[in-house]
Amino acid sequence: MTILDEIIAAKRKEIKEYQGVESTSVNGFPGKFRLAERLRDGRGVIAEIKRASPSKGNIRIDVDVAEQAKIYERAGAAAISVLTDELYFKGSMADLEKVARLVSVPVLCKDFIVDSVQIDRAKNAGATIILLIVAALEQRELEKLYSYAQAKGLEVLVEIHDREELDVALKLGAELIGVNNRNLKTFEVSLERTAEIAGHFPDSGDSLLISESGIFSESDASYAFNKGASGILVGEALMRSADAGAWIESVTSSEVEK
Ligand SMILES: O=P(O)(O)OC[C@@H](O)[C@@H](O)c1c[nH]c2ccccc12
Repeated sequence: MTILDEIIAAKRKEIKEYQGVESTSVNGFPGKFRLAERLRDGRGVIAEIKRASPSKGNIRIDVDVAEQAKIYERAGAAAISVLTDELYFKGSMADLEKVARLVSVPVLCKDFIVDSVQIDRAKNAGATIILLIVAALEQRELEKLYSYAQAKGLEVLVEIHDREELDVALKLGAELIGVNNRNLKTFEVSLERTAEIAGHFPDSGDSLLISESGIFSESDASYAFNKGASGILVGEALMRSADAGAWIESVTSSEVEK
């Protein structure tokens, strides 16, 4: 059993206790709250709040979530991602709610979604984007959850890891496609995942590529952008940085020759 299988099994158990959460209203978000729009100019950073992870253990377990979110927003993050899984990532819906109340940029609910009740909870807490992981879902479930989120006015980041999964994401019509440089089954990280997917990514402009995980240095960020990513999703590097704001500003600055 891989770690992904283990997390998904735990999640399916956990959500049984959620049943009965109220379904939310349908209302879209204005332009400034749409990540796809914010990424059209390229070089966006989706800055993540990540207290811990199964591959790294505790990263910054007692982070001041509100303070961190403010730093990200002030530095011009395209969106803020909040890990809400409690068991493996030590996050919470309360973290997300805190962030969503405070900032006026899109907020991504970073969790392992296997049921529409989680989408309702994410939206109730103030998320404007949810994550769906292709490797964690059957095709039919994926389609169902994707349409459900869209019907609720949420954006969906569809996470893939290889070319087969890229095809699945494209067939769904996903506007935001994230290639995870970390294999969730083996934890192996390679930025070449981004290069490979970018090499097969349609350049119609309908879909945007986001490079996720394992981006630590400014040269990692440049590598991903130069290969064709419109955005990068960065967690650990920002959580550990003494100046996360400067990190974001420097990788998004268009003046720097990259
Ligand atoms: O901390 P990193 O290596 O910068 O990675 C951030 C983000 O990509 C990672 O947290 C992530 C990507 N996809 C996920 C799915 C579930 C949980 C976590 C993730």
